[in-house]
Amino acid sequence: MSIATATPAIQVTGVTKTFSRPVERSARSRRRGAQSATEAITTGGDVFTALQDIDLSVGKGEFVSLVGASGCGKTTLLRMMSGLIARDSGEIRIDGRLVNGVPSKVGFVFQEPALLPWRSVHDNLAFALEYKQLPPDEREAVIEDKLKLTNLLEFRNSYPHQLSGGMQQRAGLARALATDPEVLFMDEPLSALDAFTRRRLQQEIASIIEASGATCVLVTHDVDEAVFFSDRIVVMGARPGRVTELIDVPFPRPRTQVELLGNPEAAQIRDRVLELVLGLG
Ligand SMILES: Nc1ncnc2c1ncn2[C@@H]1O[C@H](COP(=O)(O)OP(=O)(O)OP(=O)(O)O)[C@@H](O)[C@H]1O
Repeated sequence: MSIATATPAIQVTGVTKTFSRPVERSARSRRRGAQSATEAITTGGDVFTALQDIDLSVGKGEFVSLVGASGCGKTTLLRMMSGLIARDSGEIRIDGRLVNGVPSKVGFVFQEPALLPWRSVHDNLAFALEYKQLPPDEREAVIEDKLKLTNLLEFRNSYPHQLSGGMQQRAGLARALATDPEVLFMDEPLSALDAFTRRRLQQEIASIIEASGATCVLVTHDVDEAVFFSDRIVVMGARPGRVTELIDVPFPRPRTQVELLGNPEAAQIRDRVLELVLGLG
């Protein structure tokens, strides 16, 4: 069955999101005479549209990256898709089901891996699995599998502070994968790492995700990273936040950094995305 006829993993239809700006940041509210941030918000304050009329369909197993200038609404869109925050209007479905709250089959990887510092790597994964109430041997098998996948088996008893930044991020990924998510939401997961670690982890993560078969949505500021990972790049514009262009990345996954380096088509895609993000296209 083709992606066009199958139920999409994620379907976003006509989604809009507004926020209230605190009065301190709003000259208009000051002119209106609002006395405090609370007053501005409760009275409507200065309402601005963060995202307007977003339509987006993500196929099962597809890897999509959201890129765009700072403040164009990438994180807001990812958070709405994953049910972390509510939309004002429109519809979001994951595997055909309306999203109202975080669905059970999704996983998250954020810029900060947010591991529990008082728990070992093993116990952080065990914590993520607690709600599943698996029999102990099954739970241990899942943990071992995910630690193996992320090359952390020998660090199973280490605590987060004993790991490098890259290892912490791998532990965060292992924890996200422990519940076998059908959709993985990643918000700048590698942006806090140095360039070399980031490259190495990109390669590792690409293979891990390929093996998991999960649908992925990634927010990134790194256009090369978007080209490396994605089947499609969603370029977003600001004021109001919207989708400006969808760009296909036609190379089979998983890819290697080396094969993309000298590839003129990859360079063309990267340049097109950059032009759009910088407002030159
Ligand atoms: N809870 C909130 N309350 C008020 N405004 C918000 C809130 N969350 C986001 N915003 C605003 O919505 C807009 C979009 O924010 P968002 O974080 O989604 O953008 P982004 O594209 O992810 O930015 P960046 O690339 O800098 O992380 C910004 O103007 C931001 O200030």
